[in-house]
Amino acid sequence: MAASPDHEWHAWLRALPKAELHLHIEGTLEPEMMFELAGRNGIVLPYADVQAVRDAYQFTDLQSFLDLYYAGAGVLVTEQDFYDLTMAYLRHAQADGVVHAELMFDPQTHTQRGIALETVFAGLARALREARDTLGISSYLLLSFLRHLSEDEAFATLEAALPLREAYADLWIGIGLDSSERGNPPEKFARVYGRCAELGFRLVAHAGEEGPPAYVRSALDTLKVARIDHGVRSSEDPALLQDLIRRRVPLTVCPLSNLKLGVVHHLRNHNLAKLLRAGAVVTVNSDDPAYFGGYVLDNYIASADALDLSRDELVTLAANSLKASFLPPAEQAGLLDRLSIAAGQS
Ligand code: HPA
Ligand SMILES: [Zn+2]
Repeated sequence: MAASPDHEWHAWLRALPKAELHLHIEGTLEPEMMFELAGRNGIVLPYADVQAVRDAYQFTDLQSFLDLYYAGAGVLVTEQDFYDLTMAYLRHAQADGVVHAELMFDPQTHTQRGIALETVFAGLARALREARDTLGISSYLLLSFLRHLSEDEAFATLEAALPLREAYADLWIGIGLDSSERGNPPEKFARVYGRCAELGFRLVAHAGEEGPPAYVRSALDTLKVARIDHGVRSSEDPALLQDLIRRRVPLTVCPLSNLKLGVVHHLRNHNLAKLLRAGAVVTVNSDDPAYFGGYVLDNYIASADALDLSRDELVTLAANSLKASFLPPAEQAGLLDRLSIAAGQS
């Protein structure tokens, strides 16, 4: 989109009902909240102030980000901390026109520090349920395994979480796979994903962010995921890309994340528009907005500016996000109706 001086199209874009499908709740921890939670939990941060934290966010690749991201999550201790974190994200998301969010969380990041799984679930769920009533945002949780740890540890996490499934059945509907991609291919988690499929969970996995297209193939065919998180390197394998298009497998693309982590060096070079125009089910998401400098609307706007996306393409991206969600078809249909009305209003 050409930038108009009054940014009238930003308001239009904001008003489009959209879903956010690739969001790590630990990645929404803003430096201000990091200090607030550190203060209330008696934790001393290795930074003088908020600006020093922001200054540290100079990432060269995925791992350089993950090191800070896991350290930052160390301030999350109580149920109230997880509630506050989640509520702050949901307020931001609502302001961006998000009507449904599917949040990933990393239990192992917390249980390894001695935080009870119940504390994590309880804080997240209280905010998500409250937001359903007060903000009109529906949501689901995707419990994500850390791929730099072993499959046995993923199994142990699953077993520890299963007793909580009934209490959180309205929210915890799926499983994800994140953390250091290179050297940790999807097939490392084949058995635990098989078990999760038997248990009826919806499945997603990060693949093709830094890892090769073969990892996307493995996530699809071995893990049998319904969506690929990132997946931008799929375009390096034309047969794979054709398969993704033919099977209508959504890609949850995160443009500002890709820029910050050096997956692309300029948004002008991002393949989001090419993937979309080739017929892939592309969605736009923020990944870890506190670390990557933008929430979901920022990602839409930056992509539209850099890639000259048309209004129709922006509506397609929003529609894709609703269709790629795990919402029941009737709810998707209702939201798609709302989208077509909003799209027609300028
Ligand atoms: O973009 C990501 N990739 C892998 N793991 C992650 N954990 C948080 N964000 C990411
Ligand atoms: Zn991610």
